Amino acid sequence: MYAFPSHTAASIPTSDETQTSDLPPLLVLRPLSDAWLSALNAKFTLVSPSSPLSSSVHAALISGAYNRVDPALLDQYPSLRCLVNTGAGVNHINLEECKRRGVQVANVGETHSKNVADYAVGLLLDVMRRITMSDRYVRNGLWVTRGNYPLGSKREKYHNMESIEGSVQPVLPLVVFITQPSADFMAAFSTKFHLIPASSPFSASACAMLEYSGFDCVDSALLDRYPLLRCVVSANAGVDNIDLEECRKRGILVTNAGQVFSKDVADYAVGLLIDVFRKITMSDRYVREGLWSTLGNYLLGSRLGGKRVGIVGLGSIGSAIAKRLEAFGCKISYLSRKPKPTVSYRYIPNICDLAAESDILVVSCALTKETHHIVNKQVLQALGKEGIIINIGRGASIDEPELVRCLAQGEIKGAGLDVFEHEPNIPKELIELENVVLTPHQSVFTPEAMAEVIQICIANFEAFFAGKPVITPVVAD
Ligand SMILES: O=CC(=O)O
Repeated sequence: MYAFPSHTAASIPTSDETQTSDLPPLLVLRPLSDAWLSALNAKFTLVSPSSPLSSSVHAALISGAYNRVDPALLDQYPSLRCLVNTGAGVNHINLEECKRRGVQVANVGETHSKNVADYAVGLLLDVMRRITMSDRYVRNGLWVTRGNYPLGSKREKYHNMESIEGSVQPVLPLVVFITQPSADFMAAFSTKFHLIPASSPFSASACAMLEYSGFDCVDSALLDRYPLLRCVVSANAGVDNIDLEECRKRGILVTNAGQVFSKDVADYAVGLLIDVFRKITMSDRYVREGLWSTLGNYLLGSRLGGKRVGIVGLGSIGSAIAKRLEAFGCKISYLSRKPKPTVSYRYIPNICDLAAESDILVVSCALTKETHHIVNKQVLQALGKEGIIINIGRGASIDEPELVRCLAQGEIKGAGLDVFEHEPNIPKELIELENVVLTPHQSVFTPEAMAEVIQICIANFEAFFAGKPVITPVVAD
């Protein structure tokens, strides 16, 4: 633990000037923050290196950031018998020399271990899932101009549609799509189905549709154009873009990606959460802007262990998030339609109560009429000034203008957002805020999940065309 630079100017005001205390003297070789000063002043008479007393003091507080303990330093303080290091690492201390001179050395033991482990997991997720990189992508306005962040298969386009359409066997079942799938999708489908765009003259005779993007609006107007349609296979987990009731009325089966994305989305949610909590992306900016050397260490983030996490929606994603955060020592509560008898987490049926009982609120519910703006002004106020919100579900589950206002006015502390109300457009005020990490709806994007979702979609179409039960049906409530 290092002192903040802002505290260092006046930071070795020691109490040795008063000379009246019975408290044992402690040599302070490092600048101290106010918190350190008040804790130490209560127990010791603090002695500065410039004090005449310093050469007769037996104990000293040192820090790897400021003090190299070598023979020269030990010669300066010949009475020293004990050195207490403010960090865990003692690579700056010549332990052999201390031993030879009878100077005991102590460090902070395992005090930092969990925090460092949390941070390491945060960094790992950040790098593996490119959280900080994609926050830059969003802040630079590239989501709007270039589309999805280039994470792999989903962004690639199939450039040779015409030749595929021409070369595929006519006997293959016809599947229409609105948004063109990735090259991987096209390649995997090409031997099994005849994939055609909505603009194809044959599209009206398709009885199956691939809904690839998650944003194609499958409503009655669109369905009217495909009178023979009996099956819509979505490559997404969320199907808020599909009018399920209308599909039910028309006898159209709907399938989604099932639980293919759940673990990757849960990893991402934890990555975002640690990122915001431990300020990883913010401090990456700090380092890149050259501020570390001019302004000193960055502001502290908070410890994750013991924090209360409220999960809105304990489906397969929410459950996977809860399981991961349990391992960090978080206390989990949740809101869902009904309590889940299989989990021991606390069920809080009212969202304002859940927010009031949480340090971090994670939104992982499906977007429905009931969950539209489920996180509103009252909920954000209940979460409070120290509260953090993470959203990996759908943007419209949060009242976005209200969220922006609360963040800007310090009514909540921070947010990690992978989804937005009007993607890819993000309010300018949000982009300008420091206390947020913004990524372009990519929590599902891993090459592994992309490969699995292709197989799920194929299996659903095969089952449908064979007249068998589909694999991952979506049922309207
Ligand atoms: O957001 C992604 C999905 O619903 O699959």
